[in-house]
Amino acid sequence: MAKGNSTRLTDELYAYMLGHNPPLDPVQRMLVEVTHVQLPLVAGKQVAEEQGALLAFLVRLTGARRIVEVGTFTGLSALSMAQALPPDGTLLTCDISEEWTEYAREAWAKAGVADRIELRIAPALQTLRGLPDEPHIDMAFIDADKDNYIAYWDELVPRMRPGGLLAVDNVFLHGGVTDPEATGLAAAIKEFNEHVKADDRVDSVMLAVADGMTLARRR
Ligand SMILES: C[S@@+](CC[C@H](N)C(=O)[O-])C[C@H]1O[C@@H](n2cnc3c(N)ncnc32)[C@H](O)[C@@H]1O
Repeated sequence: MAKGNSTRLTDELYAYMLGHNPPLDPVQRMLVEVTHVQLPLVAGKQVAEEQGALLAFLVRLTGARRIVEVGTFTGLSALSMAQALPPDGTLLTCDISEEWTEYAREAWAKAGVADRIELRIAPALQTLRGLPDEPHIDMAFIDADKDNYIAYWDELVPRMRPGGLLAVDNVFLHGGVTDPEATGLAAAIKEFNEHVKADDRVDSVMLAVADGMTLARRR
């Protein structure tokens, strides 16, 4: 049973919600379709449509100009954020897959935002550790290998500007986080969620968006 005044998200209500959000633009739509057709076994990695809209909204809300993303896949979240950046804004996105990110590169070029996006193909931890140490990031999105979430968080938080926003995907791990005997990725996300809750460098809120999203603001 849903608690806390929440309403169960039926298929009908989900469609209604999407119908009241900004629609996918033609390149975003193409990217969703291509991902499902070309990569059906892993298409579920892509952010949900409402998450793309939310991320774009947050970029505009915060006026972010320097964004770092961990986990590119076929590029929908990066595309959504880059389109919301001001013309002088930049987004650095990290992945290890040449194959999956090739779709991203094509979509970014079609959407005319390729010049705002830098894709680094390398383990994200290596990329993050190579960034300047001083606080210079306005917004970060973590959406990659779950067992490294704490390491990504601890590389990113000190580099966030005061007031900078961190968004983290899959903090419910498909419900696995409520399992007292959780192992593997669910245990890793449980540990990450405790880490964030105890982190006095940020204010944070965990939200029931898609597979759970945490938003945090650097103090
Ligand atoms: C959930 S997907 C990202 C989805 C993406 N945000 C989107 O909107 O479609 C996770 C991505 O993390 C990447 N990844 C996994 N391990 C990684 C690592 N050690 N460093 C960088 N990227 C990694 C995977 O290749 C995959 O593309």
